[in-house]
Amino acid sequence: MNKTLRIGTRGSALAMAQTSWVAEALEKAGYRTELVTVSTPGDRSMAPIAEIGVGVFTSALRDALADGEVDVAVHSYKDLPTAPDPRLSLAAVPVREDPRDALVARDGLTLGELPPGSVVGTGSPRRAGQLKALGLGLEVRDIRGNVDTRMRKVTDGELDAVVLARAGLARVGRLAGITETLDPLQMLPAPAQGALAVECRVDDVDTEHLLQSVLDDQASRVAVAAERAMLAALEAGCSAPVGALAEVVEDLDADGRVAQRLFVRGVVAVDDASGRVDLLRASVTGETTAAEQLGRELAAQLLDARAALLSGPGQ
Ligand SMILES: NCc1[nH]cc(CCC(=O)O)c1CC(=O)O
Repeated sequence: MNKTLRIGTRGSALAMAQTSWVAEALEKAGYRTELVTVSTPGDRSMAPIAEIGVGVFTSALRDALADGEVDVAVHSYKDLPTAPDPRLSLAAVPVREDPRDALVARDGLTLGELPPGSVVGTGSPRRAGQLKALGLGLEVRDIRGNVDTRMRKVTDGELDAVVLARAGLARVGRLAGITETLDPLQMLPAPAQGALAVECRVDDVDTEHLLQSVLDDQASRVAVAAERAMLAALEAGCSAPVGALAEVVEDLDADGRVAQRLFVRGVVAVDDASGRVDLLRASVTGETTAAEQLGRELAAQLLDARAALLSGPGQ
């Protein structure tokens, strides 16, 4: 194929970095590429995500792809709604960046070193819920904005710390600002955090095949499939208080032999009326070929746990 691939992207620094990375991989494999910037309502509004809705970052880009304005779209996977878009094919999930969250705090502090009453910025109910549940007496403040805007609130002294995706910081060259990479035991990342979704039109099989052969990473695809299936079964979107992490691990199979298996953990934060947060946790391990089923099993466990919590004896 010798035509130039037009790759659609949002215009933010993070989106440009992600899309350039995809374009470079395609160029290295011998394809010509061109970046096309698509402005989305999510870029133009500073309102909370919970108000402007899921899909704000991705639907304009998807429309440009479906309408033939571009041939490829690159998204942060975690920003995609869980419902599939029948016009499009998820041609590739490239090798995932480190999915963990990161703390950027004043004076090089870690989470445990922040004194009670410290103000931590995040716009994510998932991060807010897990931060409150740590019981460190942290005050969580709702913020939005790009990576640099958020980090500046710490340098300027407006906030004591912010929590951001480590992957986003890595992609825009800001890893040096991190004061602690958060252990998933304390802070489970968003489903699909650190992964990209590379889409083409569903009927464009040539592009689909080339994207898949150059960019797709099977382990990343499988892990993300489990996490997103959990999210979908919980009927929760990207701003839900839901964390998940799937990892390929060595485990024993049914015959007691060492085999590669998929270990999936999930968390749901449940606010009670008094402002306290309960965290519901569950995990499953199973075949890497049954990723989506594992995600749904995990969701079922979490839904049972939530039902038990909500119907349990009141205090
Ligand atoms: N919701 C915004 C968003 N979408 C993707 C990333 C980071 C990159 C990634 O997770 O792949 C971010 C910023 C953040 O969560 O700090």
